[in-house]
Parts: sequence; C-alpha cells; structure tokens
Amino acid sequence: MIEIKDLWYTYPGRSEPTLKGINLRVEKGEFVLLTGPTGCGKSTLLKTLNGIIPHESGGILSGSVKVKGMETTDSNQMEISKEVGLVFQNPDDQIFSTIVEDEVAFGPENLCFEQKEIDKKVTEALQIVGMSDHRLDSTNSLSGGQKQRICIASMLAMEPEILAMDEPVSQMDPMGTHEVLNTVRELNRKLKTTILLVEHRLHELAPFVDRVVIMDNGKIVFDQPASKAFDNLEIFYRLGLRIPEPVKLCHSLGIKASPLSVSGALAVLDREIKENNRIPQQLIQNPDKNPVTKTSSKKTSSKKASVENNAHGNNDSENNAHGNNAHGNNAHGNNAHGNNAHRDNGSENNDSIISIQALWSGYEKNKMVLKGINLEIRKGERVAIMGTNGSGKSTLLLHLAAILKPDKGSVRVFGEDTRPKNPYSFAGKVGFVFQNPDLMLFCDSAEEEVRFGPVQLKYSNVEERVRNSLEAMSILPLRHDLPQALSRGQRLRTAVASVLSINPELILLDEPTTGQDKVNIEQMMDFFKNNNSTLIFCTHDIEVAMSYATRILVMNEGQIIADGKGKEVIKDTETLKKASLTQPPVVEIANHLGINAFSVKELVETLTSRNVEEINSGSVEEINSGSVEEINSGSVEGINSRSVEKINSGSVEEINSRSVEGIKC
Ligand SMILES: Nc1ncnc2c1ncn2[C@@H]1O[C@H](COP(=O)(O)OP(=O)(O)OP(=O)(O)O)[C@@H](O)[C@H]1O
Ligand SMILES: Nc1ncnc2c1ncn2[C@@H]1O[C@H](COP(=O)(O)OP(=O)(O)OP(=O)(O)O)[C@@H](O)[C@H]1O
Repeated sequence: MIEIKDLWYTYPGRSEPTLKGINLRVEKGEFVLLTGPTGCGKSTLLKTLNGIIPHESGGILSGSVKVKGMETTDSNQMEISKEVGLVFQNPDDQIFSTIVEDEVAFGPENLCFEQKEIDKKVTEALQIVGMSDHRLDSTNSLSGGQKQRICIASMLAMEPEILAMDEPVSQMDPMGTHEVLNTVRELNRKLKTTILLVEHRLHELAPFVDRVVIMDNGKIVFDQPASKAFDNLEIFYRLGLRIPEPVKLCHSLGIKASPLSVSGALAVLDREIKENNRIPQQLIQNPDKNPVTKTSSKKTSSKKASVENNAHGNNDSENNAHGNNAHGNNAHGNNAHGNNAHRDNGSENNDSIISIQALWSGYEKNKMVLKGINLEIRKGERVAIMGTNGSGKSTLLLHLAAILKPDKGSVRVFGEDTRPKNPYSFAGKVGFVFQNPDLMLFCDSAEEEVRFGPVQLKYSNVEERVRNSLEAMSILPLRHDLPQALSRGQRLRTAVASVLSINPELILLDEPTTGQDKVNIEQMMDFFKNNNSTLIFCTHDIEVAMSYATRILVMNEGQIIADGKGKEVIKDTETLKKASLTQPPVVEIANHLGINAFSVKELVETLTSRNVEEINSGSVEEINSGSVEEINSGSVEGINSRSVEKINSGSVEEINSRSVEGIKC
C-alpha cells in the first residue's frame, strides 16, 4: 500500500534535509506505529503520503513515494487524498466547517455518496469517537480533545484504504483514547485499512499496533513487529522513548518477556512464580541503574529525573512540603465534590495565591461549563488538573488568568477579584500557555517570541532572560527559526520559553507535555520542579501527573470530583472511571498482586523482598487459581466468569483486543 524508496526532502529556506534517505514498505492491513524524538521528521514523512509535501510545501524532494502504486509527486493531489486520509497533528489545521456534522460529512460528500449513505456514515463515525451528542454543535465551541475526536471521525467517515494519523489522540483522555484505538483497530482488522500512526506515547499505543518504526534525525533507525519491539530496550533508552510499564517491570525483574498489557504481565509473573517458585532475585536490575541509561548520551542521561525512573510518585511530590503540609494533611483528599474551599482556611493564609468560591461559568447562557468550583491553591504548589475531555479543565485555567470571568461566585488571584480585572493587569505575575501553542506565536523567530514579554514589561536583563529560557526549553539552537517552521513539540517549547522569560509567580500550562518526547517532558517538568513558581497544568498523562504534581485535581462535568496527592487519587478507581482516567499499568499490576506500589521501582523492590507464599496469600492466589490458564486457552466465558474488572478494569472488547493479545504475544 505504501512504498517509500530513498526519500530525501529539504524544506524551502533550510540548508539541511529533514528526511534523509527513508525506505519504508507498508503492506495492506498493517497497523504501524511511527515514533521518534521531537523534530525528527515524523510529521514531514506523513505529509509526503498524501502529497502535501511537495505539492503545497515546495522544497526539494528526491526518491520515490508510492501509494497504491501511484507516485505521489506525479499524481493529482485530489486523487491521492481519496486513498490516504490524513488526520492532522493540530485539529485546528484540519477543521474548517462551522458545524460538527458538516465537518464529518465533508469527505463522504466529496466522494459523491448518496445523502442517506452520508448520514449513516456521519452517525457511525460520531458514535465511534463518542461525539454523537455534539453533532449539531459549533466546531469552534469544542475542547481540544473533542476537536481531535471530530478529526478522526471525519477520516473514518471516508473509509479510506490508508489512514495516516499524526498524533490523533494526543489530547484525548485515557479512556477515550483506548475506546477510539480499539475501534480503529477493529476497523483495521475488519476492513483491512492500512494505518500509519505517529505518536510519542509509544508505551500506550504499542498494544494496539502490529509494528513499531522509530525515526531519528530524518532516518528510520528501527523497524520491528510490536511483539518483539521491546525485547531489547537499548534504543528506547538511547533515544529517550517511553517504555510500556509491563515491559519495564519484566525486564527489571530479569524476566525475558515483553508483555504489553497488564494481564500479559500478570501471566508472565504467574509463570515465573509457578515455574521458578520465586521471582529470580539474582537477576534483578535496579530500573534506575539500567546499564543502558548509564552509558546513553549525555543529553538523555543528564535529564534523568525521569517520568519512568522517577517512580511515578516516588518523588518529592510525596514528601514535598506542599503535598503534605500545605493542605493540612491533605484535607482535600478525594473529596467528592470539591466542597473544599475553606477546609484549611486557605484564604486567610498569606500563602494563598488562588481562592475560588462557588464558581459557575459558561460560554452560553443557561449552559454552564463550571458548576460550583471551590478551590484554594497555595504558593509553590504544582497542581495537575485531569479529567474527561470537555469537563472544563481549560475553562478553569482561563479563569485563573482572568481571561474568563465568573457568571456566579468569585475567583481571586493574588488576592484580587478577577471580575473587574483586565488579563493584562496580571502580566508579569501570571504566565499562560494555551493548549494550542500556535495561538500565541506571532513573531518572526523563536528568539523574538521569547523576547516579546520582557521587552513589553520593560525588564532590564532581557537578553539574559531570553537566553536562559531558550536554553531551559532546548530551543537555543533553533532561536533564529521562524516559529511556523518548527515541529509542534518545538513550537510548544517556544511558547513555554516565552512565558519563562517573564519569570511569572504563577504559571498556567494547558497540556504542556502533549506531543513531547520523554526527554523534553522531563526537562520541562524538572525545570518547574526546581523553580519556585506555582504551577498549575492540565494533563491527560497520569504518569507525568504522578511524577511531578504535588496535588492532582480530577474534574468531571464541570466539577472537581477528587483533589489530593497522586497516590491517594490514583487508588480511587471509581472516581478515576467517572473522569475517564485509568490507573498506570504498574499500579494495576500491583493491585492484582495485592501489593501497595506506585512505580516499577517500588513494585520490583516489593516483589523481590517478599517470597512467593506471601504473594500467593494475597490476590495472586485468585489469579493463579485458574484465570490465566482460562485466558490463555482463549475462553472469554472463563474471563467473564472470573473478575473482568480485576483483570482489566475495562470491557470484554478491551480484553479481546488488548490483553489477550498481550498474553499471546
Ligand atoms: N514548514 C517548515 N519549514 C521549515 N522547516 C520545517 C517546517 N516544518 C518542519 N520543519 C523542520 O523539520 C524538522 C522535522 O519536523 P517535523 O514536524 O516533521 O518533526 P516531528 O518528528 O513530527 O516532531 P514533533 O514530534 O515535535 O511533532 C524540524 O526540525 C522542523 O524544524
Ligand atoms: N468558546 C467556547 N464556546 C462554547 N463552548 C465552549 C467553548 N470552549 C469550550 N466550550 C465547551 O466547554 C466545555 C469544556 O471545555 P474545556 O475546553 O474547558 O474542556 P477540557 O476539560 O479542557 O477538555 P480537553 O481535555 O478536551 O481539553 C466543552 O463542552 C466545550 O464544548
């Protein structure tokens, strides 16, 4: 379906090629995950598939890109677009209709389907992405994740033979991501759709795909079936890519297996326990002392307070003064409806930066988005806001920057009521980075973007601020580049640097780690961890939240339904489910084993310090007593008759398409 031979491509105005001799063949019906560090050329490669490069971009291209036998450089772009559905990285670049159903119908209409057929396709596609209720909504009113869902729906409605998807689920909540990917996987199997999907969250996507391809610096450097891709982790450590936790767990225990799912890992552990009568202690490697990490490039190893090694909560977020003290022994903990405004008399305390009381707010009359938010945030806290797409996270953040004003209730920032305030009156004190960084980049170079704030605010040491901020976000080598000529990850970091150069006391980031590779996530979040500002960030990445937030707020339908330290929030599976969140795999595995662990490191330590009898006397007993065999023998009834929740905390469909897959491989 796709055949790329010796492809080289240089963007107009660049002296260096971005693609450097790519060779790739994808067969009909394959589901391929393409990953690699930020800026390595993934989006560029995808754009060659439907002819945007070079037809619209210009630049110099050599080599060959064939799609279903058609040479894309010689073909009419309309023709290629019929064969290749491209889901763009930035949904705002793709959506142009004002109403959701028109957007989804556009493709089938252009393919001249009958009206009845178009209606059917629109209905089905919206159902798949969970957006049926938004069919008549304005596309402008959608949240980031909702827009991504519409982009996927509009491609699915066309039923193209080839789907090229550029980080299509990067802004989607975890359960939504699983549901959509399950369906895409089903379609891929049923209709033999060929899929090339770009994602950084390799650890989450790997269970869904057939093959993993890794790019680095314009070249393909790795190409393996997913079931074997993680047998050797050297390249993942070297390029700073995230590794699925079940794989990391097994490798850390010295077990030669690379399960991609929770149930796969449980089956492997079960086998190890039965056959060896204990986890092979002598083979254990400390995940923090992996030899590859130690010998890897300076760039990777120096930024090692890692999302993975940082033990998901086994970090200062637990011991941090703010986590333990600022909230009076976590008075907020898992408080069902956020009725926590004055539990710790926060508003009376000098350290209080934000005080929200009974906030109701919406964009349209009689359609409230925030429904009675009460919240106190103190100086120095790092607060992650998580929750379902459209639950109101960005809306809440916009209130904290005084960009939106309450319909009812009050928001006080630095003690000042935001209602009469112009957002500019907080300039210098509050820094805001939008979910879509393109909304805030307007200068001629990355450096100018970063200089803009300090110059406007008439700060003295402008150049020092600019340099430090560019350096902190690894943008210094790209400082003269036009922001629009940077990759999305690079643009996002430029936007963050433009806020850092002001050095605000309160930093508000809307999904700052989307589309970033692990090294850059760690670098960015480590920076905030070490600086004194108060940080509030929205994220769908539970591992980042666990590793870096001193406090997690969980939102659903405009309310805060949980508020506490990561380890407390993560235990409450009922609340997580309501907010479309899932536990990190390692926590699920630990739960099944009856062990209290929140990271690979913690679980490895516990497993190797306890003997099998102890573990068996816990919940492994239940798993051992037949369920794994049942799963292996393929009996869904067997799985159903045992505790499906325990195995997967998801649906049977999920088990079929994900976990059993994992066990088999
Ligand atoms: N329009 C453009 N003009 C010039 N250079 C560009 C343009 N778009 C991208 N580049 C450069 O090409 C390189 C690869 O960009 P690309 O967007 O393909 O990377 P990516 O791997 O998709 O990154 P990310 O993971 O951040 O999305 C980057 O270094 C970027 O600066
Ligand atoms: N400009 C707007 N006009 C009308 N409705 C809006 C507007 N912006 C957001 N909404 C609606 O408000 C609700 C909350 O949106 P918001 O962007 O705050 O959600 P979110 O939790 O940040 O979602 P995501 O995780 O997808 O980014 C959504 O239902 C959305 O449709």
